[in-house]
Amino acid sequence: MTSYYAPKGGLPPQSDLLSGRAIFTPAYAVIPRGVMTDIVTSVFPGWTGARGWVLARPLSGFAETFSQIIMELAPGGGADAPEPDPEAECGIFVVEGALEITLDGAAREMRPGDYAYLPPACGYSVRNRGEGVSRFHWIRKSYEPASGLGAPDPIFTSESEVAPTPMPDTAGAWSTTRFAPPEDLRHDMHVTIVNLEPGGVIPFAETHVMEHGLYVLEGKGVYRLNDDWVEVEAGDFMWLRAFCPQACYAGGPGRFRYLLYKDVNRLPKLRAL
Ligand SMILES: NC(=O)N[C@H](N)C(=O)O
Repeated sequence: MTSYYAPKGGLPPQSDLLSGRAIFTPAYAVIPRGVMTDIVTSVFPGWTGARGWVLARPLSGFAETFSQIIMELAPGGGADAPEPDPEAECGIFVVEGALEITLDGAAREMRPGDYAYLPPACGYSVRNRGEGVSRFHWIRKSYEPASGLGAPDPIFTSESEVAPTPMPDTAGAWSTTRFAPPEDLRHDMHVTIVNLEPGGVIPFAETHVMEHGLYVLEGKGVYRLNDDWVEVEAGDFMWLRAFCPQACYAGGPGRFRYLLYKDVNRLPKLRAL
């Protein structure tokens, strides 16, 4: 069974300066795993037996695209109508326990490593039917329709079902697990897993208009974020604003892997909303 770090909550020990690694700048934020405690959870209307760590949300009203939340469901917890926004699409990636997603009357049991894409207004529900706690990433974006194209179909898949795409000239040391077909232009967001084998690097400072949410699923790495090199490990979250230069290298004995959100495939708006 795949295993990822997921926050467990609790209160911070008085003896430990766990928040020392937290960073917030105009270009990026780092939320280390140690600060995802009981103090910073939210409880959302319409959910039962549930709480969430909000890791990212649009800040300035129009310049940012997405929200990312780690949801935690007690046994029996969930929501019959999780999404209040009729324009919101979402990606759900399970990191711990079991999660049942019901869509069009069909219930699917999801396990760690499983991913679902749910288009706007599709009317899905979520429930933890397991005996232990369930934890999953809930990544939401306001869907931007493209002329002549409908909204994407739902996707239910798993990282074990998708062969990673290697980057050229890396001998597979850097690869990407793609949950949605890149050629399907109905999609305006991609959720992928970036895989770096020990010694793998992103050797140049990628700088682009797309935003990112990065949640480290496994391992350790050193990430270049704008002007800084930051050590990160499993359970840490990074929020990168548009244009934030970024590079990294795997820094531990094992693989360094992260869940990546990216907005894609749409012409930029020429006026502020
Ligand atoms: N930071 C990243 O992993 N970025 C990706 N290579 C990407 O933007 O596709």
